[in-house]
Amino acid sequence: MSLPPLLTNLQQTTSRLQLTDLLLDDGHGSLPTPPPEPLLAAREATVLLPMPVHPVAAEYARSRFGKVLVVGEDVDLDEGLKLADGILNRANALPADMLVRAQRLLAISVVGVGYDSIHIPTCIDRRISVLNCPGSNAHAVSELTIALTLALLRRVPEVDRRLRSGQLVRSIDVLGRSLRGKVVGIIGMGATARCTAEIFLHAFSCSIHIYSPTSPLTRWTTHDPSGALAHTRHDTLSAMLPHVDILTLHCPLTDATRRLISSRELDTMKPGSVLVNMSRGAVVDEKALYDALRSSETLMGAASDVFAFEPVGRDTVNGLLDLENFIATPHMSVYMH
Ligand SMILES: O=CC(=O)O
Repeated sequence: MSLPPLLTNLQQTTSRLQLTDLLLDDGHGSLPTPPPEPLLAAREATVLLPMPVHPVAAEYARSRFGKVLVVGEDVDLDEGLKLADGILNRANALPADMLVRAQRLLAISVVGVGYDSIHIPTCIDRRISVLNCPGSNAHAVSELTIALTLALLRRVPEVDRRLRSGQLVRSIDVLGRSLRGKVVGIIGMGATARCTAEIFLHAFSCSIHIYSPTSPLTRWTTHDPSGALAHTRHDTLSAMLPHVDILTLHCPLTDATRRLISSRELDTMKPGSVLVNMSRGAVVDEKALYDALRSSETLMGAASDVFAFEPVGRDTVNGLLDLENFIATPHMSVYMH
């Protein structure tokens, strides 16, 4: 029986938790060569899930590990950290003080891609393996990117809100912009960036421009099995930004990308352009974004699935939720049926 799409990254994650090889070298140095044998067989491992997951996903994890403990259902966090041999983590914060309490911990496997919420230097000191699943949610994230781009360009949430509040809205008052043939700037060169680029290129005849401060690739290979993907790669963000109608963010959060988009960058964007952030909230200066959206001199609108403080709420987003030309979603891009 094939697993529902919701579970594919969990499946990938659980099978990787049996491995001890370390995939992570984040500039902090890498772990010593791992031993050839798994440190612990999955069937003997106690695995902690820091937050409740879909019941089918929990069941799947239970079929793979000796014991699965869900925080809030089976244990509290303190107890769970003491017992865990492994953690299946989504984006939960695992700071140093939490990791040192997890004395048995051998591996953290990220159910997804980004591992910025985990304190990597402590993992290196404590020889805890950290693994992620690159590409596991590329389709899910790229589909929401397209949905948010179209919603911004055609002003869908704004019009819907006006109608619900009883206003008479004439189509001539809410003219949107077409996506077809536009210039798309993508920050990032990973699987999600590529998948998103393919849809913009093949479905909407957009031209694709790329900038990545973190990727070792110089350009996407034309030998990729999914076919050639015509694109222009820029060496600097400032060379790309003035050309783009749509800017989408798919890079990891690192020292090189924190606040990559701030007022200086936003000021150089084209009038009428839109920004979609699917990477991490801290890649964009939210206050600068608020100012740019209020002035409307450059950006027509922006959407974000990720925020500097999550879970997202009215008090945590520097006023963004008060703006008509801003769309928020609650870090939901990675899951769909
Ligand atoms: O945000 C989701 C992920 O990094 O997988």
